[in-house]
Amino acid sequence: MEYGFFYLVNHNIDKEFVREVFNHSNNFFSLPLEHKTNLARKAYRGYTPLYCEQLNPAPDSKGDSKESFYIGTLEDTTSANLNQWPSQELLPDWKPTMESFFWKLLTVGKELLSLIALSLNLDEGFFKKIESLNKPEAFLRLLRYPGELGSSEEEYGSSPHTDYGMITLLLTDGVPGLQICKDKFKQPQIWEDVTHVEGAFIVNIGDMMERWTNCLYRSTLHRVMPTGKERYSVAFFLDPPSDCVVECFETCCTDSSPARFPPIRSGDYLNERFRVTYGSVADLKASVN
Ligand SMILES: O=C(O)CCC(=O)C(=O)O
Ligand SMILES: [Fe+2]
Repeated sequence: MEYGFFYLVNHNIDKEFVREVFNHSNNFFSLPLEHKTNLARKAYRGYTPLYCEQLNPAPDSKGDSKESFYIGTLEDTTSANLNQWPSQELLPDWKPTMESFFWKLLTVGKELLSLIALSLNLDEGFFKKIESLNKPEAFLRLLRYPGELGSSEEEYGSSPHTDYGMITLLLTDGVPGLQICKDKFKQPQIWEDVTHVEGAFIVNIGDMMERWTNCLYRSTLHRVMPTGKERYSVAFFLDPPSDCVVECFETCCTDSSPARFPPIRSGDYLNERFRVTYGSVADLKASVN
């Protein structure tokens, strides 16, 4: 309620397996650029090169100093087929490892949502009942922040943003850089480091959960600052399916604290956020050569 960020331990995902995922991520980003751009982002899946995304679009500023690889949900075949994968010859075992990681994260995410429902005095199957877990928009994203510092002081690894969906599960390699701002409306903004806890997921609340809970649970502004050290992270975004209508829970509204948000179709909200994030930097700079 205070931070919108917390640690998750005892999640049952094996340390060795996580190490393997990070090694695979490293192998992918170490490929020559042309191999990576062969998988350039389409339908929000695939590779996004350095500076081609900006989470907090500001006019005339360079994009974020990171490269990433997005894997969309595997739960339904039509969506799963939109994914792009490096070939087995290029990166043996890469695809099955990421797929297996996706399923593990989805299980953890769903379990965590039942705990969140209980914490709100709702029954544990609540998020399933409101159709938010019926083929959710789940995305696994590999991230690499380069170690070299850019020329501009304004440069961010990830510019300040909130996540869009229900919850995000994040693992990092322990290199610092992630910061949160507890009160997004206060000026000047105060940024606090998020400490690495070995083996724990960093979980954060997204905008949809903030809307459902009428701001009881907060979607907190966060960013990644460059530190001069290369940094890897993996984020799993669990978002409602696009036709799910997100509306403040009655149990989170009172006469003195009425609903602050009108109902919204999740897909409309997510599309707009994606459009702004990618639209501000010329889209296929991704076709860099
Ligand atoms: O890399 C990180 O630690 C955070 C990434 C992040 O906030 C995001 O991709 O939404
Ligand atoms: Fe984020």
